[in-house]
Amino acid sequence: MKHSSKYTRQFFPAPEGEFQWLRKTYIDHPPVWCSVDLRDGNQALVTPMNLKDKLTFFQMLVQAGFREIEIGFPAASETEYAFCRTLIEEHLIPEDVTIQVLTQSREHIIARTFEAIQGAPHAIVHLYNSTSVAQRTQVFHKDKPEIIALAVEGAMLCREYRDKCSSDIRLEYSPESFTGTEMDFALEICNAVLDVWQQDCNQPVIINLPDTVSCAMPHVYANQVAYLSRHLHNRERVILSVHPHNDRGCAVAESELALLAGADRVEGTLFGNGERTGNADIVTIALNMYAQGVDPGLDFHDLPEMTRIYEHATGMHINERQPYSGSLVFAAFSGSHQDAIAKGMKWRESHPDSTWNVPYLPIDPLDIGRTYDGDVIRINSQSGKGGIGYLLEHYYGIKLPDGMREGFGYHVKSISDRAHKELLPEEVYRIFQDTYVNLSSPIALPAIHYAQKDGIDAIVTIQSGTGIETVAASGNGRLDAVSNAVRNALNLDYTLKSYTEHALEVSSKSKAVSYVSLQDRKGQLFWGVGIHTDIIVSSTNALLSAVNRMILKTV
Ligand SMILES: CC(=O)SCCNC(=O)CCNC(=O)[C@H](O)C(C)(C)COP(=O)(O)OP(=O)(O)OC[C@H]1O[C@@H](n2cnc3c(N)ncnc32)[C@H](O)[C@@H]1OP(=O)(O)O
Ligand SMILES: CC(C)C(=O)C(=O)O
Repeated sequence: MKHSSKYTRQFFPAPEGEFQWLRKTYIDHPPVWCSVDLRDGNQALVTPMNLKDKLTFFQMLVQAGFREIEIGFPAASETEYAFCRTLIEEHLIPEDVTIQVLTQSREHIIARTFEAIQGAPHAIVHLYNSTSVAQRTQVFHKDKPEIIALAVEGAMLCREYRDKCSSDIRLEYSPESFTGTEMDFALEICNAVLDVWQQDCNQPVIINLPDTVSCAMPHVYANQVAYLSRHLHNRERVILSVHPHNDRGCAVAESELALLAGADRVEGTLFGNGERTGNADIVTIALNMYAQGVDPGLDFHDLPEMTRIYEHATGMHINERQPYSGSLVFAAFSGSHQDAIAKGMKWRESHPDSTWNVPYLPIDPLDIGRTYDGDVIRINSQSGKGGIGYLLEHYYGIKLPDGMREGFGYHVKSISDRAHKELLPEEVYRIFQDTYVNLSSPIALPAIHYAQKDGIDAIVTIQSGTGIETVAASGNGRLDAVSNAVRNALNLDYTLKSYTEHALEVSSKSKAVSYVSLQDRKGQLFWGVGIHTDIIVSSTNALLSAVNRMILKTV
């Protein structure tokens, strides 16, 4: 790629740059949302949706709370037309939902569009024509007055057809490729259309400002919106809508800044599907608001199900990193993130009334149908003791003593590193079992008998590679007595450093889990774990595991 004079900045900043709106730091109320999934999203698919998929998608949008839905371009194809007719004839449009249809400024297309919406309780007819310098000169070969005439002719036709309709029809105009248009001209053409539509009708008109192909930074777009907002005729009777595309990866930012700058309405799609790099992702914009305590008026409580329907209907794949909806967006593989999340979750348990502020999780995954199981803490070679300990506790009720966590953490990491793969919770548990639990090799204790005198006497049968022997020893408790017997018989040099235990609920059977650490002469610690329904057996199993690990010199 060679830098050259082939490219330059081709946008038209608003002539006035007041930027008052930039003082605002958040959006305090939701806009009118309009989903254009079934039109802009659909027209960008390799295979546009069929009737059945469109119907399922429409119902999903209604359930999510969309009250304005651009259902297609009815003049484009039989499927588009049939979809519109099916919705109307089968009474599938709820009373409070308005369908929207797109048309070019060409009479036969406008006529077919109005024919398609006959009988709809409410509809928005959306007229567009291109206004940019590039389109005027290269595509339409028309000068500015001719482009205005095209818009006005279309506007007049739409008005005539609307007046003949018994349904409740509102009108929308888009100066397509708005951001490639000189701002004074964009304003002039919008006002020309408004003059036609506002003449003898008090109904609000939608002026939609598409960033058809994004070509500048988001604040430039927002200020263009602010400029038009200040100068449109009868602004109080205009619903100012935005429709950013994502060519520069800024469609969400453009929508948000445009809302600060005075826009009332956002056209976008679920997950940002749409032409080329897509439209503005409404899920992200809405959940960004939600995360700041503002009700977006849309409900994404089962986002995984929505992603499933979306992927099936569109044949598209939602990127793992897609905000809120991607499969990995709540996942923490790295140790310090996991540690902070695990501690944050614990903190939250003891502060249930606090607002959500868990490190690394912008919203509670549960709110949108995600789970803590599998979605949040995941284990690979980047993980740490905090996350690995959290996972064992969360899934298996194993509360590793602090001193044991680090060693086990490094052990799990290294296995993942060598295998070069993620480890699932059951794999981590298996490693835990294989490494620490009820180890009976090279030494086993097939029988232990106790007798109580001043302290405790233990008679221990010890099985090793060299045979079986029975030894007796006393101690100040059962574990101590068994430990003394084993240490003397095997001529080991260690001190019993720690012993802890807790109950372990495994299905309906309660078991005890015991953790023992032994310290050898050099100060090295060896951990062992015992799990058994009998707490004494659990503790001696833990001791035996630690002894075996010491003999094998595994930490
Ligand atoms: C930015 C956007 O997303 S805009 C929406 C784009 N969506 C779509 O195009 C999907 C649906 N479109 C279609 O199915 C077809 O294009 C149809 C049915 C609308 C029209 O089909 P056709 O007439 O066969 O073809 P086509 O779209 O190529 O027509 C191009 C002609 O329309 C003109 N035209 C394009 N847009 C408009 C418009 N908004 N208003 C008036 N004329 C227009 C072009 O200048 C060109 O004119 P020419 O014949 O004098 O050269
Ligand atoms: C028709 C308009 C609104 C459009 O889709 C665009 O410009 O992206």
